[in-house]
Amino acid sequence: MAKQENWIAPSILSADFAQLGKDVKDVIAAGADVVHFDVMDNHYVPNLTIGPLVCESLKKFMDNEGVKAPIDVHLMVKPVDRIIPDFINAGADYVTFHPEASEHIDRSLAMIKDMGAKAGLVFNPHTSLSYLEHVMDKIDMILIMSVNPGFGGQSFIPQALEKLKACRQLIDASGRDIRLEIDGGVKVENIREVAAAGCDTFVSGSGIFGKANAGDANRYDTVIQQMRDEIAKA
Ligand SMILES: O=C(CO)[C@@H](O)[C@H](O)COP(=O)(O)O
Ligand SMILES: [Fe+2]
Repeated sequence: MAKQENWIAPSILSADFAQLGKDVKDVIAAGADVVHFDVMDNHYVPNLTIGPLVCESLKKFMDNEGVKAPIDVHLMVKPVDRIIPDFINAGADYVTFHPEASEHIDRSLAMIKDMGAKAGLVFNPHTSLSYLEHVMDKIDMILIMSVNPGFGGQSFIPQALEKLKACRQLIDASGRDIRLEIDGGVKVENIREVAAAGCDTFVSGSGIFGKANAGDANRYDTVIQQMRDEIAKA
């Protein structure tokens, strides 16, 4: 299966939560493709962020303002099953979770798919790709963490590149449309090598929101174009 269209996915963890709707509207208007929505529970990861109520509000705001972009919910939550339906009812288009956070991975994937959303697994730097072995036919996305989950603004862990290459091979061999996403420390400076390793969905929080002043849509425009130029060189 050929690599899918490249998607830039700003992580709203680095947005200004006091003006989340505006930041999302600006960053999508500036050329981003998907909203990466990080959910942390102060249990699976040592940080606490936002839940389904915020997802629902954001989705309503986006619909009212004509902002068309999928919401990609990255669940860093354990246990995961209880909260999955709430996010899909709140408008999530993609739901990804960490296999260590589910007692029954196949069941969690089925819950997501049965409710009509796209499903994916997330791999921490230490997590083996062997979790993919019996579920390749059930997933729509693989998310490779290039930092340990829990915080924005961390440095990219280069070993993630080897994992991306291995996943690209698995996806190509499967013949299925599976997105390959990277998350953590992605910036203009390193996005080219990430693309060369086979990635097609690029999460960036501090690399986009941190670089631009919140509310200055032109700066989002600049950094997203620079990222696309680098990806094109891969
Ligand atoms: O899931 C996470 C962190 O756990 C990410 O989505 C980060 O929010 C990405 O932020 P940057 O590393 O790009 O600043
Ligand atoms: Fe994330």
